[in-house]
Order: sequence, then C-alpha cells, then structure tokens
Amino acid sequence: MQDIINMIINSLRNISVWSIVDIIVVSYILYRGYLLMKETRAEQLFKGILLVLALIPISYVLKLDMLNFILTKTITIGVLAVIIIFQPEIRRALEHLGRSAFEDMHLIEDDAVLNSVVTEIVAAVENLAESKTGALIAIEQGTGLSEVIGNNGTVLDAKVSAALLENIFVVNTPLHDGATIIRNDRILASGCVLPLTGNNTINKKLGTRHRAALGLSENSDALVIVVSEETGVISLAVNGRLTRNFDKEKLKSILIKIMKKRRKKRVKSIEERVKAWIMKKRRKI
Ligand SMILES: Nc1ncnc2c1ncn2[C@@H]1O[C@H](COP(=O)(O)OP(=O)(O)OP(=O)(O)O)[C@@H](O)[C@H]1O
Repeated sequence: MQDIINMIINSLRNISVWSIVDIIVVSYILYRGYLLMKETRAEQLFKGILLVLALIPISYVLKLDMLNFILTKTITIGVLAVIIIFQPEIRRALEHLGRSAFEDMHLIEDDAVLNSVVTEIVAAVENLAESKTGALIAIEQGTGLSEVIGNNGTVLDAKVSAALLENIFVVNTPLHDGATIIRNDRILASGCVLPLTGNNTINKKLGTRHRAALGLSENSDALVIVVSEETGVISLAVNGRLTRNFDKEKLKSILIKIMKKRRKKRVKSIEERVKAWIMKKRRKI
C-alpha cells in the first residue's frame, strides 16, 4: 500500500503545467463526446468504455495481471468494433464538428423580420393543428439545406405567409407530402424528403413524419416543426430532440429564442471579422 501511495505522490510531483493542460483538453474532448452521444444508443457504450479505461490503470497498479491483460485487449478490439457498429453516430458527430467550423449561414438578422416570419409560421401551424392537417416545416439556420431539396423538392422561393403555408399542406395537393423548407423570410421549397432518424428510443406511436423531423435535426441545426395528422399535436425537433405538445405562444417564444441565440453564436466569416476590426480601429482614431 505504501508503494502505491509513494507512486501517486511521485506522479503528482512530476506533473507539469503541460500535463495539466493535457488533462483539461482530454477531459473537455471526452465531455463533448459524451454530450454528442447523450440519449443515443452509444451513451451506455461510452460509459462502459470510460469504466474500462478507468480500470486499466487500477488493475496495473494493483498488479492484477490477468484483468489488466483482458481489459487492454478489450479496448484494442473494442475500438475496431465501435467504429463498425457506430458508423452512423460517428459520421453525425464528425458532421456536427465540421458544421461548427464551416457554417453556411442563413440567419435572419433583422428582429422585425424574424418576428414577422415566426408569427406567420406559428399562425399557419396553429390552423393546421386545429384542422388536423399533417405538416412538416424546417427552418434553415446555420446549415444549408439545399442538399435536402435535391431532386425531390419543388422550389417555390415565395415570401413566408401563413396562407401559403396552410395551402401547401392541404391533403391531396401536389406539394403536401414531405417537408417545406424555410430560408430567411422565404419559403424555399416543398415536398422535400428528409433523412429519417435511426433513433429507436422514440415513441413507437410516432411515424415517419416525426422520424423525418428528428432525422433532419440530428443532421443539421434546422428547427423542424411537425403537426400530427392523427392528433393535431404540434412538436418541435431541435438538435436531435423532439419536444411535443406546443401551443401557439410556447412555439412562438421558443422559436424566437432559439433563432436569436443562434444568431449570437454564429461564427463570423473572415470578411465580417476584417470589417469589424477596421470599424473598431476607425472608432479609436
Ligand atoms: N423522409 C420523409 N421526409 C419528409 N416527409 C416525410 C418523410 N417520410 C414521411 N413523410 C411525411 O409523413 C407522412 C406520413 O406520416 P406518418 O403517418 O407515417 O407519420 P406520423 O409521424 O405518424 O405522423 P402523423 O401523426 O401525422 O400521422 C407522409 O405522407 C409524408 O408527407
């Protein structure tokens, strides 16, 4: 026991500033990794890996050779297995990282425009919910959704209005199937096919419309509103999470809140940064 205590004391003595920086960086990466995996099927596995990683040095210090051998081998083979099994989750995590670095911004800058766009959307959603008309509306933000429009969507490029949105989702009309994409104050396209989520933990009663909303929110920072045809319930999918039972006021305030917050968090382009820097210098002169 004394040996172990001495070893710990010696290790602590040898810690340099860079070791501390190293520990902080690794902890931060692990924490962000955990946040990305939280509430996905990878969460339990992530906890398991952490446990094995914690047990390896303990088994080494306590000289439990057999346990140490098994744990070390588990990690080596496990890494390969994890990459194969969790390929979709890993892809999503990398896309998420890439998104933060190279953003293709479509954020509404003007508060009055933002307010009016949200008011129109919410008015349409309320009426669609009342008449139990199924709807799927994605509000584009940092991630460009042109890819989603692809070959299936019909480009409209019309000013956002409650009347037009309600019209799009009238059953048995050509554009009612699929999702409508909103970019800034324009209805960009309708009839778009969204990626379905692979998340198996969501309510089994929810069908493909809700799965499509969740799928897009996992792959982008879009705000995806769903109106259920069956129940008229309004849901919102954001960052891989689906929240249900919104009323008009709650939906309006959460949309405005998220959109404003997103605008504040935006990564400024190099051009904008240069402009801001020049303005700052001018003010000083
Ligand atoms: N991948 C997709 N992308 C966009 N829209 C989709 C997609 N898959 C299904 N939809 C839309 O969802 C409709 C089918 O909804 P379904 O009944 O399966 O879903 P639900 O989640 O149970 O919703 P509801 O409560 O409205 O019935 C389709 O007619 C289509 O408009």
